[in-house]
Amino acid sequence: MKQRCYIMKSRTIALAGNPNVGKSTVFNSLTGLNQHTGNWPGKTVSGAQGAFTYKDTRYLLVDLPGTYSLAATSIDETVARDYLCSGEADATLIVVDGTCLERNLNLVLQILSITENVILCVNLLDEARKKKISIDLDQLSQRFGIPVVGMAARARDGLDLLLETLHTFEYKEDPAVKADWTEHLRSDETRRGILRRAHEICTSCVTVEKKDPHAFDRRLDKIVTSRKFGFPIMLLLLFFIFWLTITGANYPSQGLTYLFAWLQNQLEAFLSYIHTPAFIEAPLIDGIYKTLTWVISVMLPPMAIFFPLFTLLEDFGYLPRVAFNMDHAFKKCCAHGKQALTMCMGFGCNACGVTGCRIIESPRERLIAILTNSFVPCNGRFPTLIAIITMFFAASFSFGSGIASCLLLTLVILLGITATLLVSRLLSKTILKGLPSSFILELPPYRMPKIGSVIVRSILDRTLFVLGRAVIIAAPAGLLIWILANVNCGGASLLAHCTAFCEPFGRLLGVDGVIIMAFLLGFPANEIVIPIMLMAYMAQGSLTDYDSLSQLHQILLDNGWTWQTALSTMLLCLFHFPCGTTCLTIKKETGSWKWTAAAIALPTLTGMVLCVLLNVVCGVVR
Ligand SMILES: Nc1nc2c(ncn2[C@@H]2O[C@H](COP(=O)(O)OP(=O)(O)OP(=O)(O)O)[C@@H](O)[C@H]2O)c(=O)[nH]1
Ligand SMILES: [Mg+2]
Repeated sequence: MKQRCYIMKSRTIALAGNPNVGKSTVFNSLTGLNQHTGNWPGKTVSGAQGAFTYKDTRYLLVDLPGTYSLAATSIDETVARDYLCSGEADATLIVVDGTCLERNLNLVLQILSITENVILCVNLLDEARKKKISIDLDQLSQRFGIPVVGMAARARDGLDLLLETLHTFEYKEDPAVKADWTEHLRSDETRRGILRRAHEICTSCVTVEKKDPHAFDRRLDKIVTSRKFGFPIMLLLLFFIFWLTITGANYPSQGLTYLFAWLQNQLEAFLSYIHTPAFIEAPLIDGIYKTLTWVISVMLPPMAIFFPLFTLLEDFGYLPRVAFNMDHAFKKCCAHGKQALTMCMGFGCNACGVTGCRIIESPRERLIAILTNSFVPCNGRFPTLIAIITMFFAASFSFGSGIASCLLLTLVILLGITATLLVSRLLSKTILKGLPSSFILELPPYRMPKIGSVIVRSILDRTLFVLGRAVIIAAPAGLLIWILANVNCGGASLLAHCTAFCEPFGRLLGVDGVIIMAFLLGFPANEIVIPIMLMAYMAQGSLTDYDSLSQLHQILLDNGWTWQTALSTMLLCLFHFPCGTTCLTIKKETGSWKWTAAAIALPTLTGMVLCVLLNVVCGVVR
């Protein structure tokens, strides 16, 4: 039998360029993957790989962190530089920003001095058109002697041409470049020569019709980053996001609770219909099912609202403005201004925030940023805070309850930020002494986010990812609690023994043994803290069932919760050891168990001290 044999060619393409020019967006459009994108420089900090096939060739695409120059020094930029110099890629696809071509050409000229295998992708042409900037792509191609493709990657414009260009490109043999070669780029003469050439090329290829195409951004920045309005605008935005999250999450939360209660009845009926023995039904329903459904009904609604809002702000370009406004405060604490950016990333996920610290060049300041990242609550802790606030504070105010709870949540976040600053200062005055280094943070242009794709992306990427993680951990945790509650030893359940063991310590902090145990068991994922608490209380037999948030509130009240318990639990939620994933990331980034232990001890001690203080103050007032 005759057989046809196709041999597929394979090519490795490096995706390089300045930060925030759309490299990851091009990467996603080509590979169909979901590499994180965001409107600020430094979103990608380590190389990501993805593959796709076009015609007879399989391409391996390497999305590199953004870099301004091959002579750069920060960790993320070094990743890009080392890869480009290694000669591993068959070609480099350089993505440049069509709205500020001249500055981007600096890197293009540097890369061209080490390899001929370059394809230039002029991205963001849609924005350039809006700003009345036109670029003669043919002439640009002639001047450099390389193929040039115009693109608007977010709308996938120009993708076909890019694919065809990759296909027809003449790949030549490329030698690796010696490491000391970058010294040559650092010389003043080379730098001046490159700048001159970039300017000269742009003068002949770029036409700008508007006098100042960036006037709108500048005007908006004058307000958003001003001394007078910068902070109030930040606070108002924070407040507004919380208000939408808390008030919006209430109804779907209740709806889900009713739905799951109804489903539980159906499930129980079915299990008894098929004569399931009690020793299987009880752990299945009271252990796994209840914990899982609590996680979903308590966590899903706030996350599905908070994440898209946060991503909208990120894509609009507001996060670097926050870093700009906070720079002064961080400098005062002898920390790095970019720490404000990594702190903002921590609001999404502390593990991402810790990895994001790679954008900070100085090792001392990077370590401070890593050690203090979990002082702001991540998405796993937000729902816990929101649930406690909704149950204890929103429900108690008849008028303006939403406003009061948002104010409280804003205060909690401000407390987290203040603690970040104070602990950073403490560290830089003690074990991590040093002066703050100066830095340049590029304020990206404001970009209108694509609302539809932001919502889909943040729900799929973040909400479902976090929820999935919580659910995977919640099921075994629920089962464990059920077993602890139902296995008796010495006249009391194992759960009662555990909580009794934690009780004295809990009392010292103004909480109880169950709360302490819930935080300990929540180490793999913070999301499950509240469900574990409720599960433990119910297993102890105080209440049999619930079908609304106010009944959950009742469960807590019946177990001795007061306003003080709620406040202390919120403090502990804000300040305690980072979750398992974050701890592993800290170990990976610092390479040291000692610093990982410090990152665990710092927030935990802070939380304990604050809780003891609150306990003492409340005791005196009483
Ligand atoms: N309007 C418009 N926006 C785009 C386009 N391409 C990318 N963006 C947006 O530009 C921002 C930056 O995109 P990324 O793909 O994260 O940029 P990057 O070059 O990977 O950035 P770093 O990883 O920080 O170096 C995101 O908000 C994108 O949605 C485009 O063609 N048009
Ligand atoms: Mg990127």
